[in-house]
Amino acid sequence: MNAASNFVGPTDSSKTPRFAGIATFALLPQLRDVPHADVVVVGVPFDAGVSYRPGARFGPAHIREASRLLRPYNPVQDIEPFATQQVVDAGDISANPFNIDEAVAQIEDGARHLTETGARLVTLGGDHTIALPLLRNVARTHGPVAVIHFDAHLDTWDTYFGAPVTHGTPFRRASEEGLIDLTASWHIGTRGPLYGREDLRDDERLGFAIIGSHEFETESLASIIARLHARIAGKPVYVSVDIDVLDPAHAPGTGTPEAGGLTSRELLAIIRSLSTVNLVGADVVEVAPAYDHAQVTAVAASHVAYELISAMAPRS
Ligand SMILES: N=C(N)NCCCC(=O)O
Ligand SMILES: [Zn+2]
Ligand SMILES: [Zn+2]
Repeated sequence: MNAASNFVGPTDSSKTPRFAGIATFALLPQLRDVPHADVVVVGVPFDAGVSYRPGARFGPAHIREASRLLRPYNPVQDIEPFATQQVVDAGDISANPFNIDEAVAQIEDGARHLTETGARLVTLGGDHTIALPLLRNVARTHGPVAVIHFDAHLDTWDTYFGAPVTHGTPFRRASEEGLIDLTASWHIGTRGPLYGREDLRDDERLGFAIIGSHEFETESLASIIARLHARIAGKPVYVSVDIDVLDPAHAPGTGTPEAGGLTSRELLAIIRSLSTVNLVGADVVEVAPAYDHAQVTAVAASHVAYELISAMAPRS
C-alpha cells in the first residue's frame, strides 16, 4: 500500500529488486489481490491473424518483462498514475490459437467480464485482430466510439485469403458493425505502400481521417495534436496503438515493419495530450519479441501503456 494512497501500488523497487519475482505489468498487484480495480491491464497472447511475420502471441510477456523498470511518478504529467486509481494486472485472456472466430468470441467475453464493474482495460497484444472484440466490448457500453488508431497501416482492408477477421481488417469490420464514430475517428502515423488508391477511398468511407507519418515532417506536433483533438471533441475515445506506428529504429520487434515512422517521443507526447479526453479503453498490439533487440520495442510499448494509464488517471 502506498502511504499517501488508498490504492495498492507496484512493488517497491527500493526494497525488492525490480528484476526479482514474477513480472506483472509495472510490478503492479494482480486483480485477485485487490477488492476493486479502476484500470485493468490484460494480455491477449493471440497472433493467428497475422499476414506476415508471426510472434505477437509472445507480446504480453515481453512487454511485462520490460515494464519492470517503470516508476510510480510521471513527471511530465505531474501525477502518480498508480496512486490516484487502482491499477492491476489481470494476467492473460486465453484465446484459441487455431480458431480465429472462437478466439475473437473468447476475447470479447474476457473483456466483458473484466469491465463489468466499470473498470477500463489497457490490453497488451497480440496481433491487431484483437481490436475488433475489444471494440465490440466498449461499444456495448458506450455506443460508437471515436477511435484513435496509431499504426503504419490502415487495417481497414476487406479480406485476406477470404478471411474477414485478420490483423489487417479489424477497423473495417468495426466500422461496418457500427462500433466506431464515423465523424470522429483517426488513423495517425499511416505510411508505406498500399494495394491501390481504392484503399484510401474505402478508408474514408469507413469513417477515418488520416494524419500520415510524412505530415510530421512539415507540421508541428502542437498543430497535429490540435487537429486530432478538434475531431474527437466531446466523444468517448478508444485508443489502439499498433507498435509499428513507430519507426523500425524505435520498434524493430514487430510483424509488418514500415520505414519512415514516428519516434517514440512523438507518440508519447500525443498520448499525454489525451489526459483531457474521456478515454474508455486502449490497446497496445503487434509487439513480436523474436525480432526485438535489447527490449527496444518492449520498452517503447511499456512506456506507451504507462502513458495511457496516466492519461486515464483522475486529476486532483
Ligand atoms: N496490423 C498490422 N500490423 N499489419 C497489417 C498489415 C496488413 C498487410 O499485410 O497488408
Ligand atoms: Zn500496423
Ligand atoms: Zn495494425
